[in-house]
Amino acid sequence: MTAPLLSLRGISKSYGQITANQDVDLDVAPQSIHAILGENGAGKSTLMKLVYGVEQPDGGSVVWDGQPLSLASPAEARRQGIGMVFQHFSLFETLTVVENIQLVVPGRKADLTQRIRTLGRDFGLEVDPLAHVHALSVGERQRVEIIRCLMTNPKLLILDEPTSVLPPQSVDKLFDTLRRLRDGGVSILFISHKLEEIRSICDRATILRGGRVTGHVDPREHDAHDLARMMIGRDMPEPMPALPQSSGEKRLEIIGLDYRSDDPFAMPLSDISLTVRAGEILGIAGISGNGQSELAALISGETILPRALRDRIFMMGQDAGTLDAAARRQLGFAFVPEDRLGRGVVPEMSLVLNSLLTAHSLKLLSHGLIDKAKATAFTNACIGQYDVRTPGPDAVAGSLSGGNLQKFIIGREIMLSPKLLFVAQPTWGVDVGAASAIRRRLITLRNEGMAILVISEELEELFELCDFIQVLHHGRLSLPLVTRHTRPEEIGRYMIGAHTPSQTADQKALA
Ligand SMILES: Nc1ncnc2c1ncn2[C@@H]1O[C@H](COP(=O)(O)OP(=O)(O)OP(=O)(O)O)[C@@H](O)[C@H]1O
Repeated sequence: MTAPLLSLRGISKSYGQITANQDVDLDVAPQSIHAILGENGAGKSTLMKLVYGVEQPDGGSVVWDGQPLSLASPAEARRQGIGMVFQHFSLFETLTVVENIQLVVPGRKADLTQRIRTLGRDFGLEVDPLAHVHALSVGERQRVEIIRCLMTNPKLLILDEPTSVLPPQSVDKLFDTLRRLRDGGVSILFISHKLEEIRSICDRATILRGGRVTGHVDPREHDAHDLARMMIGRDMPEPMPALPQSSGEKRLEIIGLDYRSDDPFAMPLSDISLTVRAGEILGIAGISGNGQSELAALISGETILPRALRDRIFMMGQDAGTLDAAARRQLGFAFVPEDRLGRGVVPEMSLVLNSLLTAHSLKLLSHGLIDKAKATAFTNACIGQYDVRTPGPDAVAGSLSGGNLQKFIIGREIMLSPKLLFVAQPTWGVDVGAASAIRRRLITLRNEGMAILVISEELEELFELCDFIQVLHHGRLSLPLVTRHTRPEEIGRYMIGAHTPSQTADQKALA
């Protein structure tokens, strides 16, 4: 066997009482695509941060290209030939592609422009070096991030859940790029929760559970069920069947809404109409950046419509567009935002206090004071029912892994028993076991009569969950499509704007 490019031996890292990585061994071969698999909180991100010099291990050793290595910072990692693309991009929207790259890579603008074009051609990463970042799609922004990494000539590229932001068409293109990079001599460490993707692109996989390595396998020799079992230590539950429902009352109705915010980079919304009834799940598909966050803000009450735009948004039969978020919640509305740390919780506060943010209406306050016992009981129930892995209700929200925080927020909102639940990206960053539990829960609630609106970029998820799907593209919403009569490719065409509105059949009326 050829000598590994990167070798970790006995790596450990703790945060206070929490052991994020324990005694981890990992060998990454030259020219390989190596997956890191594991449940939420298994320690994947921590391990990558150690390899990229963001954090330092408490114990263990690292050998890089045959030499012992200890990294004090990401800048040092980059100098050694280790690059990382994070899930959340770090580009300046008002600058051009080449200006963004110039912030990190030294060189004259004309030379860098030429290099960007050459790299683009060689690796299938085409992007206009002179375009402004705000005008680029998410896929193009990701290409800019990858190009920026490649310009430092890395031997190892770390990608943290790179496909979670991409539409299906762009995933294939990214994989093509990754294969070319591997064939060109770069090794890739690839974090993903999508087992089929891992099987299609990775040569090796290391599985973590509870901070420890539970196996090194060739993912092509195992099916997705096998991999899931290794990750979560048990079999995956079957999907929940959606029972046929007679159409219930309208809980959310948006009628012909046009809206343009003051923000010059926001997507203007045109002629948005949708209806969500009791006992129904409506999904909104689309590539992010097509108006999802603007629409979500209008529904949640973060953006309040001016009085001139009355009678456009109705909740539980009442004109709600001019109401603030708290007044909408009083009507029986609950909301799980996409931005977990920014809007879902206050990261510095404990889970108990974060429960109070939205669940105070469940009599968790008495005479203006927090009823600590009740608030703690509520938080404990949420932790137990939604399998939130945390030392306890007093842990600060920011210390939870991404997926565990998502489980906590979804649990908190569902426990309010709303009449209308709006969830943006329900299983973003959530591992397969927990994602299937969340989906089963949403379908049970629908069967019990809740009206649910879901925004998701994951087509598979929308197909599993939704009765109807509408596609948001460039601020316009397609008419509703009946999920069981629709093929994913059809939705994919709407997502990239290849369907004109006149081709849209109002299937919901026919259903
Ligand atoms: N800065 C921190 N302070 C305290 N605990 C932390 C910190 N960072 C991570 N942890 C804990 O370490 C454990 C591993 O977290 P990590 O983010 O590495 O998991 P992960 O496998 O990447 O999870 P996910 O798939 O949910 O992103 C978790 O229990 C998490 O709560």
